[in-house]
Amino acid sequence: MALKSKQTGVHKDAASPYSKISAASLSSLAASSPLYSCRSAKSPTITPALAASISLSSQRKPHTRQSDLAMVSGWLQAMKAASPPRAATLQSANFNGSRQAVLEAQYIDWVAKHPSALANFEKMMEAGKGKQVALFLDYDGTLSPIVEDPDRAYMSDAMRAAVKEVATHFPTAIISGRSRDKVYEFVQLAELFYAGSHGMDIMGPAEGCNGVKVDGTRGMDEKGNEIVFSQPASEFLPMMNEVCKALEQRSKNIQGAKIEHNKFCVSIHFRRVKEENWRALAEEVQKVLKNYPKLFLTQGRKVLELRPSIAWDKGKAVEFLMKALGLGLNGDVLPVYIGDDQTDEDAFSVLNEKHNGYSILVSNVAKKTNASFSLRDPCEVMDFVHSLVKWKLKSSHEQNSS
Ligand SMILES: O=P(O)(O)OC[C@H]1O[C@H](O[C@H]2O[C@H](CO)[C@@H](O)[C@H](O)[C@H]2O)[C@H](O)[C@@H](O)[C@@H]1O
Repeated sequence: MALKSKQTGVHKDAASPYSKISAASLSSLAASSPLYSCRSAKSPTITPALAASISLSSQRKPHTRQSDLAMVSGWLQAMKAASPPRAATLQSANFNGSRQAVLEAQYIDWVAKHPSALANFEKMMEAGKGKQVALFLDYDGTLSPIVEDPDRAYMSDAMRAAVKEVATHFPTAIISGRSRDKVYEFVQLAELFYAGSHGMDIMGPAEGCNGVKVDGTRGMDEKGNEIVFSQPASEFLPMMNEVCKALEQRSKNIQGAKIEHNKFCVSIHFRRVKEENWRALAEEVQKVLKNYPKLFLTQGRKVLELRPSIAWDKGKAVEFLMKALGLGLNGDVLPVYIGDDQTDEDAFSVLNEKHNGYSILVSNVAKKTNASFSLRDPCEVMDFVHSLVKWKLKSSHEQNSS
């Protein structure tokens, strides 16, 4: 199914109402910041093939160089595993027919274990009766299709309208790896909560969504609106600026490489780099990372990301927001999280393990995931969002007439 609406450009002047926090608010934030345990850089998963290549190369190279090579190989393998072919590639005439058939067969098996949230919608929402539904949405690959240029990952007007409408019925938040300002430029809906930098930059209206009173650290934005916020990695900002510059410098001769400053994390994009140059780019990333032991690396869809080693992720952001919104205190909430990326897995686990919620992975290929349900692509996400609105209107109508 194709999105029918016309795509909307980014309005550069559409400043987020939450784009700056006052100095007073920031100092109160620093005082209330949760404390973090440092995590060491993630080791690559060692597969038999990788182990063999390590043992071969260890006969020739000094130990340090060899383990550096293995680490870079691990990153690239994990990045490839997290980067399934895009819908457009799968449908293209050039895509190998037998590979397409294998992927489709794997997908059918996988969907039996992670059933479609659309096909099972009515059954799923039985659990929502009498509960407050809260909706958490990832951005890239969930609300907007994956595209070559990260600066042009626009969401359609139809998707924006769907999200706007659902937010009038349920507390709704966008949780993205992007900087909060950037994701706000794309979404442009002031009534939502936004968690940028993989949840390390949370802000939303103090009056909450849908009349829900919000608890948490309060401050004022530059327009004088009352807001609640959390920036658990604020002390890392100067370091992230430095890292971004170092990465830009080191990658400038690798064609197609793009560095994206996401405020409390930095993305290194591989999508437009020729595959034969991926290792060279990853090695440059490794050289930078070595100078910053307080950072660690994660992999996404043709992207590596450097972020602070603090005990904070999209799962923690969901918990912060639920607490801030006073949700789930008596088990009277049904949280729903929809995302497509590796970093969404932390949020899926929190919903599954702590809140009896619905975790939904957006994927058109079989993928290892903690999510219980699935949707194929952003078009299906939009259909699901519409179904939530219809379900709410129908249940309110039934309540009123009983
Ligand atoms: O948490 P998300 O909202 O899903 O953000 C994750 C990363 O998304 C973006 O990159 C991805 O989408 C791009 C646009 O479609 C695509 O070109 C890129 O290859 C993908 O990795 C964003 O640019 C990153 O900064 C986010 O961390």
